[in-house]
Amino acid sequence: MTQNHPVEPAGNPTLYERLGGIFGIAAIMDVLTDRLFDNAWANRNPYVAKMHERNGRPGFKFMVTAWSAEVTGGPSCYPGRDMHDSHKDMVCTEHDFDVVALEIAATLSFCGVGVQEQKEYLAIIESFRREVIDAPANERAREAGRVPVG
Ligand code: HEM
Repeated sequence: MTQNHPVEPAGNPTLYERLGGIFGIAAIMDVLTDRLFDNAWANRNPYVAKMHERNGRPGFKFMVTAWSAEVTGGPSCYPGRDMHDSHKDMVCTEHDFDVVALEIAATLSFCGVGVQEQKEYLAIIESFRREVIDAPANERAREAGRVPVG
């Protein structure tokens, strides 16, 4: 799943290693999951709120930890669906994506992740924007007034 996304130059420590491996990444995802599940704007999307309620925090923490390990150059351990399939029923708007990206940025800073590592991780997140957002759904949501003005 990482083939079309940034890879580390040979010989340098991977982003996975620089984030503290599985324990470092799990600690970040622990904080991030709680922030996302409690984020009022994220939960204003009814599909998101429903998934949160149905699947719960522990499983989501595991999934985002494994996904992050894999895309940052760690072990191939992510058992979930790709980013298009796992979000296609979420009717995810550009604004939904921005809300999540902002929480990720704030969490990396809150957890004391290095500035270079923050940039690299956020670039990976940004590279998935088109897979996560459903363009027609985004348009419908805009028409229905479910997207903030500005
Ligand atoms: C690049 C950005 C994102 C990444 C890396 C990401 C990552 C993931 C992963 C790994 C899963 C688990 C997939 C599976 O179960 O097969 C997931 C599910 C989910 N994502 Fe995302 N996601 C992103 C953006 C978003 C956005 C913008 C939203 C909407 C606000 C969102 C809402 C959700 C929800 C609600 C679930 C299901 C959670 C649950 O099972 O309770 N995600 N995401």
